[in-house]
Amino acid sequence: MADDEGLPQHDGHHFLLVAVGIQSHINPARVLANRLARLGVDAPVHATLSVPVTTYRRMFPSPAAATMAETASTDGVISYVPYSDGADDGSWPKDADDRALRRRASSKSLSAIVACFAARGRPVTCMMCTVVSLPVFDVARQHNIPVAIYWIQPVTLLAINYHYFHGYNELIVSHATDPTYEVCLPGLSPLRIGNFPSFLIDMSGSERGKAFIEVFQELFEYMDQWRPKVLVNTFDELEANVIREMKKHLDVFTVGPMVGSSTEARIHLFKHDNIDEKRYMEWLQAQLEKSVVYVSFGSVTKNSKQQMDEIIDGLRQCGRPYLLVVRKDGLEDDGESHHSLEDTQSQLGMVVEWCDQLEVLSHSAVGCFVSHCGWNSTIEAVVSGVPVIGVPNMFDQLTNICLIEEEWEIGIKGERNSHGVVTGTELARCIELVMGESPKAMVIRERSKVLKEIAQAAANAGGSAEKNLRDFVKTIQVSDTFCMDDDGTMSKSIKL
Ligand SMILES: O=c1ccn([C@@H]2O[C@H](COP(=O)(O)OP(=O)(O)O[C@H]3O[C@H](CO)[C@@H](O)[C@H](O)[C@H]3O)[C@@H](O)[C@H]2O)c(=O)[nH]1
Repeated sequence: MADDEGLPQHDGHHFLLVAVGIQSHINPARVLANRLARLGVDAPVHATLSVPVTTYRRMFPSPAAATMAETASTDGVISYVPYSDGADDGSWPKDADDRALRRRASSKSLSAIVACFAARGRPVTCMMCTVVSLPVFDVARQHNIPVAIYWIQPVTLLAINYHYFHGYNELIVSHATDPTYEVCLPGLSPLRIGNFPSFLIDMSGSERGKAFIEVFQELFEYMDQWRPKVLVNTFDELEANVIREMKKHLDVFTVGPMVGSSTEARIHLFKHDNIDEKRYMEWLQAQLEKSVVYVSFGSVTKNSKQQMDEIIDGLRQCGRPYLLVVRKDGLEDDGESHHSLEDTQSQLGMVVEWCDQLEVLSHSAVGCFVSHCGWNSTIEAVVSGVPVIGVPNMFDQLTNICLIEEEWEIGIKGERNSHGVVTGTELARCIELVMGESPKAMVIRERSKVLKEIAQAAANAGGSAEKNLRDFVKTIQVSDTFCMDDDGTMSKSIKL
């Protein structure tokens, strides 16, 4: 780091939170860092968010960003510092060798950051990472710093993964091709194989699938050996049984919902004129209460052109106003859907490349959310009390839809046909079912309202999110031992 600008200025707790450089990790990480920094326990709490260099440049796209790549910055509450994975081009590792290279490069970079903080008398007292970061584990061991895992998916997913690596993998793998086979895991309702996170049942032998398994295996081995605290972006009433069960195995702190507030400035890695002009908010303002269908598939999913055409057809069949997000990189084959988006805009709907989703979901005009069921989108829908029509694709989304439909009854699943497509007719059926006046629609809307109130109580000052976060911070004790940093200086070490 080039200078002291943006670095925490006092003694006390100092959390270095390392986030994967994608949208779905950045916002919950930033909200957590903010809450830590504002916590006010017995000693000052500082939080630094570290992201890959490429992400840092997208977060702060000023001409100075390139020169800031070696410098910490601050927004007045938390600090930001970029780290390098050696490639610095935003690409995913190609293979195992590439992964190993990047792990070493990231470790070196993060280690230098930790050493720099220590040398300036602001030692990092706890390293954290979103879900899993092997370099964080390496650096924490090297510097004798405790680690906490920030699990940004439901605790149900933590449980499934935990049990997979603790005795259940053979059972799951041996039925991986039978989507209807039900597996009973401790603390969970019976779960069909088809609702397991995709990489656990991926039998294709793909490089990516293997990489996920390897990384998660190392995560759970690390957890068994080092017993890191685990912060989860959920709240007790959402997943009571699973939380109770997982507390038997891990030191779990439920610190959710971590969605910030609808008026708080959020970091958007996807930029579009709309996001600054907020024309879609003006458009929403002109719509009737709970009349709009909001459609968005997060920051990763790509839809086929055929799927996007079906979605647009379904929306038109309903004849209800809609706000549709189609990211620039959100269509497969780099193509446009048959219905040009221009044409679509002249109809009932508005199409944008990106929006401030939390602000949209919080608007009273929104009546339902057609979603891929990523966890951030799901918990944002819960907090906003908006019913969900789930069109899951992969990862935890396949499990999240189960929670939405079967456990919480705040939405329904849009079924795919034999070609894996959710047809326009099916989408229209789901929208009518959720937005209409049937007894089922009433239950879904009422449940959404009730969960919203519970979620807001958890998020409010003095609620369970704040209380559990404070309990977590209190478990970190400053010890009198010292350790040697990379540069030979001595710094205080911290014990959990
Ligand atoms: O126009 C948009 C579209 C999305 N978002 C935000 O982008 C985030 C998207 O996150 P999420 O809903 O979790 O979806 P993904 O981006 O697909 O997230 C990946 O990471 C998540 C966390 O691990 C997993 O739950 C998902 O399955 C995985 O696909 C949310 O905060 C949205 O509010 C916007 O602000 N504007």
